[in-house]
Amino acid sequence: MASPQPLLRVRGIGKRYGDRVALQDASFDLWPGEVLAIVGESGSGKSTLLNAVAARDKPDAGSVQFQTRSAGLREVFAMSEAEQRLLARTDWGFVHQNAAEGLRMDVSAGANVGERLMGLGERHYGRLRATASEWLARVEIDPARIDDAPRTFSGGMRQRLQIARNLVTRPRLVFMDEPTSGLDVSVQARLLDLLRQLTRQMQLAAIVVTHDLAVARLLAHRMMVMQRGRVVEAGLTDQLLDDPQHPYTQLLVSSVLQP
Ligand SMILES: Nc1ncnc2c1ncn2[C@@H]1O[C@H](COP(=O)(O)OP(=O)(O)OP(=O)(O)O)[C@@H](O)[C@H]1O
Repeated sequence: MASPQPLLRVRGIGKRYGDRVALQDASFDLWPGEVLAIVGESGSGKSTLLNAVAARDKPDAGSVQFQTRSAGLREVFAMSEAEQRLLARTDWGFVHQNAAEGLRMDVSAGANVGERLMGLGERHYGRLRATASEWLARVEIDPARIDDAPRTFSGGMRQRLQIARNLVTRPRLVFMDEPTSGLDVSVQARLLDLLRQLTRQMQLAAIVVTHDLAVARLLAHRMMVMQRGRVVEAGLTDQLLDDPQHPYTQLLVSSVLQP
């Protein structure tokens, strides 16, 4: 049966930095298991929107409501800091473009994965290690590397470890900021495949910021296009890319198609 209420309900959020309007009047719903891509050129407000919705940077206006497991739709900014932190560590995940921001680079890969489970109260060493090992395999890292620090990993491995660290608590919503940028093309393709597989298997809802329409095409059910802080077009990914309506989206799509 379709869920009667969205997982996330965003209404009219906006953000200024001094005189600069970084984000204006953004609204959308995200449904359980749905992947939404936010696309647009550099400076269009994608990260501002993601950080506002993920409660990392409070917007100046608007509302963000999340469907909590225990108390239904709740205004995220009305929660206490402790409640927001718990949400961020359990039911939400955040995958940074730069894996070093989302990992502890000097502790072992196993500890990086186990940490969120410990935050939920798991203390049994054997179970923590077994789960970490399972997750390493799941993100295609050799479990024999469990005691190695991510500092010794390649860029692609670090990003896969960051994903394992986020998903081990089985969150329902993951925010991703340019998760594949800055990696070699072949590494990107493998990572995208993995993300697509995991989001589907785990029925994970995700908001993915990307400047790359191919990433949106591969991962996202729906897309929002941003220009100068505003959402100029939104819709189903295939429809939007095959038949863009807004001149700016038409420009984005045609610039990718040009040789
Ligand atoms: N901390 C800040 N202080 C001042 N201005 C900011 C700050 N963060 C963002 N901005 C401005 O807000 C606007 C939106 O920036 P934002 O980073 O959200 O865009 P973006 O689409 O994510 O770009 P990019 O792809 O380059 O990260 C830009 O004009 C940017 O210069």
